[in-house]
Amino acid sequence: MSGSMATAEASGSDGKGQEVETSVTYYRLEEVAKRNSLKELWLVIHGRVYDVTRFLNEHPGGEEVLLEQAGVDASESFEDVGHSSDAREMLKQYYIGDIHPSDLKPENGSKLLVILDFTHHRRCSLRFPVPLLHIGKQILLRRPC
Ligand code: HEM
Repeated sequence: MSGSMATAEASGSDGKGQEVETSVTYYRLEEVAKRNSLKELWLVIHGRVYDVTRFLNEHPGGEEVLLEQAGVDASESFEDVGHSSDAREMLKQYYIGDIHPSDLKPENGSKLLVILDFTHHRRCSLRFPVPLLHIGKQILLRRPC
């Protein structure tokens, strides 16, 4: 096994109250990055690795968009499209493992930054119409009735 791959054992419940052993394969980002062609195409969505090679021809959005995200983190583009719950359900078929914890980027942290950024923009856009309102008022007042 190459040094960039690892497996970990985890126990979970099978829904019937029985403990089952499940094993997770961890991939490093550099390992995923190598699978970036039509021959072998992996991508990452929310810390999970998907082998979408056999899905390329079937993707309703076309193979071009998948090729653009080949070997990289496609979480943002996947969400931007607003994929249906059916599409999310389909992901399971292509799941092969998780991104190694040391390669994970803090998704919640980036969400917080987006919120902070949004508040910043809102404050700016609220400041903008005030002079406009003032000019409008001046024009209205100047017009003889
Ligand atoms: C394994 C990963 C993916 C699966 C299972 C998947 C599945 C689907 C499905 C089922 C649809 C039909 C519409 C829907 O049900 O939402 C779709 C449409 C689409 N997908 Fe994906 N997709 C994946 C990854 C991506 C990625 C990474 C992109 C990158 C941009 C993408 C872009 C699109 C686009 C542009 C459409 C067309 C949307 C439209 O026509 O309105 N998909 N995908």
